[in-house]
Amino acid sequence: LVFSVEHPAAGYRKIFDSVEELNEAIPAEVIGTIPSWLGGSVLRMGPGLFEVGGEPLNHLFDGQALIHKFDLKDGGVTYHRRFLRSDAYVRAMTENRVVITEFGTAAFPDPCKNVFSRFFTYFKGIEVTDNCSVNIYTIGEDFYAVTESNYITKVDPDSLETLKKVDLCKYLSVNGVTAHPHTDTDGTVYNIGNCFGKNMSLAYNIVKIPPAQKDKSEPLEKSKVLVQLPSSERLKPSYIHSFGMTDNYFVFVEQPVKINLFKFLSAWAFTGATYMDCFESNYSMGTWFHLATKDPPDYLNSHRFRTSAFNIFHHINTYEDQGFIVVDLCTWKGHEFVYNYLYLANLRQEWEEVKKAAVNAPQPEVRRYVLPLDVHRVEQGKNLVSLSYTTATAVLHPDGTVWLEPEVLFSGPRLAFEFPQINYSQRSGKKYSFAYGLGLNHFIPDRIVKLNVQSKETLTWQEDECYPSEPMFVAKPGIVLIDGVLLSVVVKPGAQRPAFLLILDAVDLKEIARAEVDAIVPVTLHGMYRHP
Ligand SMILES: CCC[C@@H](CCO)COc1cccc([C@H](O)CCN)c1
Ligand SMILES: [Fe+2]
Repeated sequence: LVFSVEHPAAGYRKIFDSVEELNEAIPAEVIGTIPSWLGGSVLRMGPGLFEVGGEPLNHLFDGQALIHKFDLKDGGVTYHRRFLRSDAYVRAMTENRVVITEFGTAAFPDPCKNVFSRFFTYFKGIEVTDNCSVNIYTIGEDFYAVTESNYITKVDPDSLETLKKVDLCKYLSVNGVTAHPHTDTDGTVYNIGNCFGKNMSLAYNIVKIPPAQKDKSEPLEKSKVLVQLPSSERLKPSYIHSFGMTDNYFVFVEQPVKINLFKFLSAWAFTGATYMDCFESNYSMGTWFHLATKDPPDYLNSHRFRTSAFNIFHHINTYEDQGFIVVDLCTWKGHEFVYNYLYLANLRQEWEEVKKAAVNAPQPEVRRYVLPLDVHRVEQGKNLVSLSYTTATAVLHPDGTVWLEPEVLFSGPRLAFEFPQINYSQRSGKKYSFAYGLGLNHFIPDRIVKLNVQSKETLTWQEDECYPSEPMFVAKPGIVLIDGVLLSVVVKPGAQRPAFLLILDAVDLKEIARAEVDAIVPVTLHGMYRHP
């Protein structure tokens, strides 16, 4: 039984309000005791400015990037935040208008330009956004704030200063990469991105960036495309948000939400076009799973896995077991783009309206898919999955495709288990038991959930009028790799100190401590924990 709370006061609207940056870190009031082994920094990215020049930014992913940092030291906590000095932000502040087109907001025409120069500006091609508001991760020893375009922004993880705008096109043939890379224990970074580029080889490129170099040279200089996966529809590649990686394989789930390249590559020829205008649903393909080997990097083009249509943003974890690949996903059933429901005007509505809008949206479901590695010398029409612990199936069809049916790990009416996290350093790519997620209630974040992916048991942390962020798992150091803690930035609008860093015991989701700050913290999307 899954119950959900009501939010009649619509306190969640506060996490979509603009805030000011801080000039220096502010102290937090600690309630409870911060574990002595927990020292380091929580770094998170999110939108922090939701209007420019009196004009609103329309979409959740348009807000100007704000970097947040909670420093934990000797049982005390401080909070700091600075706006990223992206070109998008700096030029918006300078010209007091939206200069760079964002995900769902078109640049405001330059009033100083006449109709001809404006017209030719459009033919100069869009200036891709560098509003890196989505995640922050390391490449070598450097920290980068990222979105999903070809621009990533190097930042100073202590001062939160913006250091350098980096164009990945200088190093890799990609139009962008996801904000969800995989990182090997040796620091090698793997990612995947659309490639509309050269000779119209419209595909998806899996890229590899080596770890920090002994000679201190730039790791990006040694990055390369490992393997190219074909697009199911030549001129319409799918939107990619994340991918799976095991010890020996990459898994790419190709969703029926497509980028219309005719629009995207020419889109800016008509005024007011945004990235959101370039998406369209494919109503016939369903969802395809692609497999590639890691070493040697090779696309397995005879492994043609198919299933019904769903949106996929976040892979939870992927692992190999007895000749099968187990793929755990946060899915949204159907082919309508879920991002259509993430416009700020939607998210800021009164609670009854928020609930009404979510009724027609794709429905969330945590699902386990199992891919058989041997699809050749097998019998047609028979379930190929022989793992004892899952009801997921895979059946070879006469046309050579393998039809997949999932095992549902969690499902609740308009109750998503999203922004999934695991004990990444110990369990990524390996058989595991626990996933931690942010509970979305009609798209509003209102609880933290621990899901046992073997038993399907859940534990929940929830508090009245509280709106948490993605929970971040931090392993407790020690011989016995027992669990650790979950960290989440929680907004409690009515409270005297309206935001706090929540520290939960990852075993039983009991509160260990909270560090309250006298500031509202706008919604954050993803982040990382930086060990001292
Ligand atoms: C037409 C879509 C293009 C792709 C990049 C091409 O590989 C997505 O581009 C953006 C642009 C702006 C903000 C974002 C956000 O990252 C989304 C939500 N995470 C994505
Ligand atoms: Fe994400």
